[in-house]
Amino acid sequence: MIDIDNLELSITDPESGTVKPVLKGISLSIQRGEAVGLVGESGSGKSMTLRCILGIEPRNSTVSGDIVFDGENLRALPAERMRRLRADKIALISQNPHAALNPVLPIETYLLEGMADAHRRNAQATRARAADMLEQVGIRSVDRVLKAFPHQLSGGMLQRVVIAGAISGKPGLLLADEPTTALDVTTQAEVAAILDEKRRDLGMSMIFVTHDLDLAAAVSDRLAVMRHGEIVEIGTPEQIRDSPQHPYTRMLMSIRPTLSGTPAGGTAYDGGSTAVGIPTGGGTAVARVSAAGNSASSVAAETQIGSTL
Ligand SMILES: Nc1ncnc2c1ncn2[C@@H]1O[C@H](COP(=O)(O)OP(=O)(O)OP(=O)(O)O)[C@@H](O)[C@H]1O
Repeated sequence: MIDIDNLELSITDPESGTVKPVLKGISLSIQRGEAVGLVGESGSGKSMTLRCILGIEPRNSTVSGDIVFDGENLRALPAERMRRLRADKIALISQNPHAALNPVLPIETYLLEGMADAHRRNAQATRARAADMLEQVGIRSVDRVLKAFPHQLSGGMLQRVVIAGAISGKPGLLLADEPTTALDVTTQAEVAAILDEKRRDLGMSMIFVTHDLDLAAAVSDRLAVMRHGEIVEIGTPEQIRDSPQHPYTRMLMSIRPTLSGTPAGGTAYDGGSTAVGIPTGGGTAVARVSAAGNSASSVAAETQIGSTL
């Protein structure tokens, strides 16, 4: 589905001329329908990796390496073809849903515009589809949300809207850049669960960028640990939990917070003690999150609508 091969990126400071290496030989292959969590500290290059996939690196950067998506080398595509891929095949969900939404346009317009671009459906069919997509992300008061302006909805509700828009065209690849970071903890779990569920339903691949190892583990088939522009370790959540190979991964595991607020320590990987945890063996955390999301998401969504509209 997507093969990233030896991706390097450096940024030149326009004033000093100093060249800063940001990505140092990133290689990562993601299968169709597979989710990979990209985890690591701030500044390790997670977002920049996504920007390279989207072809929106900073202007003063130099990039090398290949990114092959569905047989096309994205690094060699004309701008217009990249624009079409971004509209149809590769969707981005970022930390701040406001960035995706026009503050002076109602949600309905946002969803209709995106879908018209993706499918060229007729207006009535597209509107029905927009309503259906909102229902699928746990929104019940669809008519009210469609008419609402972004400032009238909570962050969690807006992120659901953005997810609905992102998946409406059934893109092959979802890029989720800290999609829950700006949300409160309960909403984080619900939004992550919705994303996970929809991705599986639609068979999409996903790269899920986060600082949160537990969250990444809950929604990913594999985790790629990044540090200083490199992937230092790749493995399943179980491999990362049970036998982290790289010292940095071991450190990340040891400082995971537990429910009590203290670090988990080197061995106390109690996935069951957190809202979203690394699978502990029998049942997976994803199942727990999905269950929580399904039961709570609609209720929470209604509460959010009730308090904001
Ligand atoms: N426009 C830019 N110009 C110069 N340097 C940049 C620019 N954008 C990012 N960087 C640098 O590139 C490096 C990687 O940044 P990136 O945003 O990919 O990190 P990240 O792992 O996503 O971190 P975070 O979790 O904080 O978002 C950082 O050192 C950052 O300062």
